[in-house]
Amino acid sequence: MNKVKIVIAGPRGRMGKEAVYLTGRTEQFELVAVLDHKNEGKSLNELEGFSTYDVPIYTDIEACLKTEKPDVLIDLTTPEFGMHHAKTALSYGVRPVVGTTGFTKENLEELEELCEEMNRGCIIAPNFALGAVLMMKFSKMAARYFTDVEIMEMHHDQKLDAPSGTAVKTAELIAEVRESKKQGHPEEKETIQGARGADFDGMRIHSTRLPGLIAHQQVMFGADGESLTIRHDSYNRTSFMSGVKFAVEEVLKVNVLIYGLENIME
Ligand SMILES: NC(=O)C1=CN([C@@H]2O[C@H](COP(=O)(O)OP(=O)(O)OC[C@H]3O[C@@H](n4cnc5c(N)ncnc54)[C@H](O)[C@@H]3O)[C@@H](O)[C@H]2O)C=CC1
Ligand SMILES: O=C(O)C1=N[C@H](C(=O)O)C[C@H](O)C1
Repeated sequence: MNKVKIVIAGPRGRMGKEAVYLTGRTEQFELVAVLDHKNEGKSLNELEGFSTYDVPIYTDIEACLKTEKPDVLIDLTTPEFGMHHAKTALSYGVRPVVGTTGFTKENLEELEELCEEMNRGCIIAPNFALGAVLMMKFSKMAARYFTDVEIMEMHHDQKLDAPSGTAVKTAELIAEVRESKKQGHPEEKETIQGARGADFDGMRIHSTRLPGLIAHQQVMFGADGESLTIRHDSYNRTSFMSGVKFAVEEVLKVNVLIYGLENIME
């Protein structure tokens, strides 16, 4: 069996660490190197929590890809570096699996073109948790019948981007089927700026950041005399790993950009 050779960018992060452990327990995966912004020249097993991972740490992505020739790059860093990593990987014929959130529409278009040019796949998944993907799908289904909806996402207070990638993706999926509409009273006014949340095509997105939370979202639909709430909770970061594994397996089979696991989940 040919193992899938993997490089992980952001190995010391909350998600990156879990992804390293995923490669350790998955027989068909082989972690060949990691990409960090420090610790150049060290081995990962010199860092706390990684004693069984004897793989080199690179700070230069080009050197890493040239030397290690991986099949897949998993990126779990920041939007700025995630974009740079995904573009560089594709230019070397390496398939990116990106969990990093905060990408713009222009970023996605650029990656789509690069995939076509290089004839390589790339998967960008705003949320790898199976339940979160279902929550998004169910919300899109419900939006056909309920046009008034508010998205409430709740995350730990170390999160950099707001709204979350999941909330943005949920709003995009809902907007595909919901007739464009500005919700609330036409003359409503915020007496404190931001009180009504972010406006996405007339629907509102609210972001909460608190210590103790991991990743949670509820999508609330309202109509005359009833409401429907669809909610998902991630209580730990292992919840994302079956989706990371699935994305690594799937990215090897495609030569286009896939934005969201809902596009490849049966
Ligand atoms: N798609 C999904 O299911 C999920 C996505 N995320 C996203 O993943 C990203 C990472 O999240 P966390 O692990 O919570 O953040 P974190 O802050 O714990 O980890 C980010 C890591 O990236 C590293 N890093 C920054 N610049 C780098 C560079 N140039 N090269 C290599 N490493 C670099 C940092 O040192 C840090 O260790 C965020 O964008 C977050 O929104 C988080 C959870 C689930
Ligand atoms: O930063 C996080 O933690 C998460 N980020 C992703 C997002 O922005 O949606 C996925 C999940 O919600 C956890």
